[in-house]
Amino acid sequence: MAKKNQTLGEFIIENQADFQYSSGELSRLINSIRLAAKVVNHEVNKAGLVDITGAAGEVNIQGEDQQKLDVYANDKFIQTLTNREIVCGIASEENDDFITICGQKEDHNNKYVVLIDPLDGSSNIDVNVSVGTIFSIYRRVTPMGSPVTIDDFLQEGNQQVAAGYVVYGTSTMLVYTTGHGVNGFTLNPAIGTYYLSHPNMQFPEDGNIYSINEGNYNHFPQGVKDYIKYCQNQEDGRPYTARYIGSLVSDIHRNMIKGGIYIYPKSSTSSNGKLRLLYECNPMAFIVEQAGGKASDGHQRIMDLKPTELHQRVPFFCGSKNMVEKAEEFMK
Ligand SMILES: O=P(O)(O)OC[C@H]1O[C@](O)(COP(=O)(O)O)[C@@H](O)[C@@H]1O
Ligand SMILES: [Mg+2]
Ligand SMILES: [Mg+2]
Repeated sequence: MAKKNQTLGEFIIENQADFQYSSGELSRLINSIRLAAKVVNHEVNKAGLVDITGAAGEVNIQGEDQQKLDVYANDKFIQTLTNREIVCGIASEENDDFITICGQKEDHNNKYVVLIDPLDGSSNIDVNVSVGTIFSIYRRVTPMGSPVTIDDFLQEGNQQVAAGYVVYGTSTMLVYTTGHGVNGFTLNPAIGTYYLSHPNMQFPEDGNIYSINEGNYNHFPQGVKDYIKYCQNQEDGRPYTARYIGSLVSDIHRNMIKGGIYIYPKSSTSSNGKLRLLYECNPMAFIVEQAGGKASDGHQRIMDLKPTELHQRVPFFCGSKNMVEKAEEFMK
């Protein structure tokens, strides 16, 4: 039973038995993400100082200008995971292709692959608004001892063994699930320790917050336009409140605590929306569902979508169960 203020390290050891194939590797993997997040947190807190601000001068496969912190966070997570002999492959928003990690003995005998959005909400880095990191973990499907292939990464979200995010906000929190509920740990920066501050997080079934970039309203499908009008009309406790930070992790974290819905739909200018299925939507969907919320592409459960490409985008409807179901009604 999760004890409030237990440290993350204690929690990981105590809950190791939760993992079907428990051999300590997944615990070590979560521990290394914990470590990398602390290192990145230290840099994020300096955002605004010259050497860590602005674009890095490269464009990633998404066509986005990589920010210096995108590159820094990417390097730190890849380094930390590679050095710990637990992953056989990593895919990242900031890398065109997946990275094969063969291990010091070059035997390709590690079990897990990690998919990561090292820095989420990049447009908010230089304006001192909260940002995040998102991670998704799978057991490989190719045989041990052989190099990973794309098949190890193109798995349906319902096959995830763990997923989580770090939010670098007023405080830094690591929130994750291994399929046994969702727990949130707050970092005490003075001593560098995460404490269980949010045990067994529950997504309220209803809420009165809607999060969508209404600047794109004219390009939205009619169903989304109608749902926005529904959120704004003066009936049954509405209008809802509009809240949009522009960092997926922060918008969903807030809605998970207060109740609400986040929507990034497709539009006439982006036929599949903006968010990436493998390292944004699937991990957030696993967490949200484990907390009692819901996540779909407006029609189908996100975690049942069959991935076809590493960086594919999907429309994303995510949040309080009853609110997502209402929005899906409008999409019919
Ligand atoms: O500025 P827009 O179009 O509303 O997009 C905001 C969305 O894009 C993102 O910044 C995309 O993530 P990255 O910053 O990791 O590329 C989400 O965090 C956020 O929800
Ligand atoms: Mg992102
Ligand atoms: Mg990112």
